[in-house]
Amino acid sequence: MRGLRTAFGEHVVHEDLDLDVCRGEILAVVGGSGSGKSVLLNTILGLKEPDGGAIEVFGRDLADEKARDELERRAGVLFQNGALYSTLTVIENVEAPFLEHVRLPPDFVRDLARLKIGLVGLEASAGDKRPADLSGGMRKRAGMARAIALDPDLLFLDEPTAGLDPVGAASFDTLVRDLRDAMGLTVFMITHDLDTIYAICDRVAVLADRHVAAIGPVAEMERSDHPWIREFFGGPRGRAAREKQS
Ligand SMILES: Nc1ncnc2c1ncn2[C@@H]1O[C@H](COP(=O)(O)OP(=O)(O)OP(=O)(O)O)[C@@H](O)[C@H]1O
Repeated sequence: MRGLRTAFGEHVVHEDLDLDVCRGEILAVVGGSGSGKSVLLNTILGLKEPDGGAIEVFGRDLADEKARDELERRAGVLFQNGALYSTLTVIENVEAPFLEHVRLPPDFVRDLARLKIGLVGLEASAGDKRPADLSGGMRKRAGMARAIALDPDLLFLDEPTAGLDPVGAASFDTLVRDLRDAMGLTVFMITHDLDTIYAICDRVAVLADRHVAAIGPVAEMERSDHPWIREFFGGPRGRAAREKQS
């Protein structure tokens, strides 16, 4: 992203925002409430038009329709609530991207969907259940199976551990890292979760003052003198997360 500007009428959310995401990394995007994390994600995904600047993905400018099509094909998204179709079973949810984007025989699609359900650590029997019949953690995994259905290069995660208990959150972190390693994913993750940041993120981008106020490994954030960054990483939760990892 270069010089990105987004606004709602007079209200400017991002101004002169530059951000690079490196291939293969897990990048955490953090920032206070209202700092524009969701608007940034929605802008990258094409759900909101930028008001200025440029976003390039896979070497193409997203202003180009072909680039948007390519992003849709090569990126998976896990929204905060999982965004699963409630009337479909889990396996039907995982099959949905195949039906939308590729033409393959139904039996083959089913086999691929089963494979993805296994990859995210769900029992095969979960495939026949509807989202409402799963626990929160299982629903996130089902959403993840759908997000990786088409073997994406880029994975967007919106608060993946929100609403999970600490054990469930830690095992979801491990899943994200294992999938990144196994599938060579690049992960763009909005999160507030300091445990996740310390456990699996390669770099952190801090949204503040309408732009990326700092970006780098978590150790660099600990040395920052930006007030919000100091409070976030230097507070009791930050210290506890750091101690857990050491
Ligand atoms: N559809 C909209 N219309 C008008 N303003 C909006 C709209 N969506 C977001 N905003 C504003 O844009 C700013 C950034 O919102 P955003 O949801 O991206 O913040 P966030 O960093 O994701 O916050 P949180 O951590 O609380 O989810 C906020 O001031 C919000 O009020």
